[in-house]
Amino acid sequence: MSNKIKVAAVSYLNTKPLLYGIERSDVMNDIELVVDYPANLARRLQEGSIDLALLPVAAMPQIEGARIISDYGIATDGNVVSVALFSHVPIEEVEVVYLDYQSRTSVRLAQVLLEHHWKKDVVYKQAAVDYIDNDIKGDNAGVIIGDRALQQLGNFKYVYDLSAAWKDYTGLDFIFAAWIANKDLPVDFIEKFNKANAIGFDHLDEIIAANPFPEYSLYTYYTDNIKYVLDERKRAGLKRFLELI
Ligand SMILES: C=C(O[C@@H]1C=C(C(=O)O)C=C[C@H]1O)C(=O)O
Repeated sequence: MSNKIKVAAVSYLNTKPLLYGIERSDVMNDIELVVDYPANLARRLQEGSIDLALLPVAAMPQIEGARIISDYGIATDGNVVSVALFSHVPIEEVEVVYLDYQSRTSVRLAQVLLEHHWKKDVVYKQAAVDYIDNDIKGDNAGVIIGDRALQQLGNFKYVYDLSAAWKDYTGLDFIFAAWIANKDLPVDFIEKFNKANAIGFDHLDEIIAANPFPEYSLYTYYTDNIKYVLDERKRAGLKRFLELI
C-alpha cells in the first residue's frame, strides 16, 4: 500500500497554472495526483478515496473536518467568464434552470442569485451529460462551468456571469474552489505544496502555448478573470456564501 498523499485537482484549464509547479516540484514524490471535474472531487473526498482536493467550496459543509490548507485556489473579483447562466431568452422569461452535473459551487451560487438577486422563482433540473446541446432551449436556461462554458460564449444570446452577479449583489469577491483536506497533513508537506502552487504564475506564456484554446484568451482568463490568491477579501466572500447556503 502506498502511503502517498492522494491529491485530486480540477481537470479544467483554470487549474493549469496551479498544477504547473506542483508537477515540476519534488512535492510529486509525496503525492499521487489525479484530475477530475469538481463534483467528482467532492464525492471522492467524502468517500475517503483521496486526502486533499481542489474542492468546490459548496461541498465544505458536508465534509467532516474540512479545512483550507493553502493560500491558493480558484477565486474571482468580478467577471469569471467560465461560470454563467446561459439562455436564449432574457432572465425575466426563464422558467427552468438546468444545473451543471460537473459543478457543486456554481449551481448553488446560481440558486442563491436567482432567489435573492434576480428574485426569480424557477424550476431546477439536474442536467444530463448532453444538456448543453439538448436541453437549453426556449425558456430553459442552464448553468455551465469550466472550459465548456468558455466554448459556449458565442452560442447563446444571454450569458449571465455568476461571479459578476455575486459582486453586484454582495459587493464581495468569491471563492469557487480551494485546496481542502479532511484530516491533518504534515506541516512540511503543506509548506512545500503551497509554494509549488505559485511557480506557474511566472510561466503563463508556456502554459498558454501548451494549451491551444481558440475560443477565449487564456492570458485574460489567467490574469484578469481567475484570481488564484485567497486573500482576506476572497475569504470574506466565502464566509458570506457559506452563510447563504
Ligand atoms: C471558475 C470555475 O470554478 C470552478 C467551479 C466549481 C464548481 O462550480 O463547483 C468548482 C471548481 C472550479 O473549477 C470554473 O470551473 O469555471
